[in-house]
Amino acid sequence: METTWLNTQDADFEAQLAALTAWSEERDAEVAELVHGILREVARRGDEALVEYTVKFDRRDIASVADLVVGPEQLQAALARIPVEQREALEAAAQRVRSYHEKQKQDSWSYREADGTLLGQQVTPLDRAGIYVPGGKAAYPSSVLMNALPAKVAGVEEIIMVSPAPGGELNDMVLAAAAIAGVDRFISVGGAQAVAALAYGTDTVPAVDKIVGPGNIFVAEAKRQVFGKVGIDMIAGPSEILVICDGKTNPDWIAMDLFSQAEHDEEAQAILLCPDADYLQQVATSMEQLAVTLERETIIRTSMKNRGALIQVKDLDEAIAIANTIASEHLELSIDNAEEWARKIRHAGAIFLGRHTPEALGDYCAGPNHVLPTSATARFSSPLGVYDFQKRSSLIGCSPDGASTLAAIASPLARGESLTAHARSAEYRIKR
Ligand SMILES: NC(=O)c1ccc[n+]([C@@H]2O[C@H](COP(=O)([O-])OP(=O)(O)OC[C@H]3O[C@@H](n4cnc5c(N)ncnc54)[C@H](O)[C@@H]3O)[C@@H](O)[C@H]2O)c1
Ligand SMILES: N[C@H](CO)Cc1c[nH]c[nH+]1
Ligand SMILES: [Zn+2]
Repeated sequence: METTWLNTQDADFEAQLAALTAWSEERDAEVAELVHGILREVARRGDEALVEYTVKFDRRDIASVADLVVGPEQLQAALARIPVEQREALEAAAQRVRSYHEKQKQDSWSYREADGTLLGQQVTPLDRAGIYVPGGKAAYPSSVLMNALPAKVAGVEEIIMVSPAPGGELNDMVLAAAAIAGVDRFISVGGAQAVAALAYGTDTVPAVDKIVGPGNIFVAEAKRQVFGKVGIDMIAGPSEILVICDGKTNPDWIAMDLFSQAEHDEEAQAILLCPDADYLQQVATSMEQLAVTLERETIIRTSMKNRGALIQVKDLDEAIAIANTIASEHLELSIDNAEEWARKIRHAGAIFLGRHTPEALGDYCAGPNHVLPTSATARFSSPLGVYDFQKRSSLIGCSPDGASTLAAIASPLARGESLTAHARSAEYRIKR
């Protein structure tokens, strides 16, 4: 299988690694311009532009925007129609995801100082959240659960879901997952045009307060560009996996773990770091043998060729240092004492501990969220969580004595800033 082979002992290793993990600036600029045009048109022409782009990019044969609205009865019908095995799996996954996220819920808090002043933080959910569920190259019922359930746990009043239906085919499991998760409205649109509709609002798609969820580069760029008009969770673009293996895991397992993310997208990234050259060769052999057994062989071969790599490292410490530089969306530690090694990881969206924890289990049902920061943004972003759907307001309630004490501090500070109204406003409260 064609992929990049690197060795940290190569003189130009750092430059090669940087080239492998960077996005092409030219491609970035092209995508940014295209997306900017789509956003502008949807902001200006609303539903009309939404329909035009959906016909163009999703090969939909639709007469009006009404054809894109999927009603609650359709969600319930899909839930009733899917095989019982799928329904039970969705419900089991939903249960696990919900209970994991319950632990993230933040409550309001306050305390009273000795002079009676009250200070605190009031936590409130968003009024309306827009969730993007990808659907171009694969359908993602699991992403419905991962997006919607934390919003539900947070107490968001209204959840608007968008997801494309290429060729007009609605996926029953996606609809069923939306029913299970309690999505309020579903409009089957995708790409930058769907993000624009959620950000600016159209006659059919209500404007939301925040847009969350993963997607391809067009979706990720659109979210970046509408940030400020609405909130966004993070940049969750094409999937990534970085595996650190000591050479003692069955090579077939590692090959398939790499493929599990490579099969998402030609732009996905799968990288293996290992100190054992023979083992890297064994994984390469497994990859060749296993790829031909997979439906998405072509996507896998393309992503392994363009963005994949097998890298020989000096030792596990060096592998950890590289992992912290790459800051991958998913990091598998297929090594002994994984929990101990994990303490050295500073940047990763999710860390999978030990040989028996393939990333795929996290994608569906372990409990933690699978919407994770990509493109090294794990340096400053976190997994999607309940906290993304909660806001905080500060609470300050001064007693007469407390106001007097604080005003004595505020007054000289305000005068130091030459903000006399501030100073006098505070001084009125000083007890004489
Ligand atoms: N980071 C995460 O948490 C996470 C989770 C699940 C999936 N993913 C990633 O989400 C992505 C899903 O991508 P997808 O393509 O399957 O679905 P998608 O829904 O993200 O994108 C499909 C949409 O892209 C638009 N589009 C496609 N080609 C276009 C073009 N040339 N110009 C303008 N718009 C275009 C179309 O409007 C289409 O509806 C994958 O990269 C997958 O790896 C990430
Ligand atoms: N691995 C994806 C996140 O990068 C999530 C997913 C959904 N279904 C399968 N995988
Ligand atoms: Zn996946």
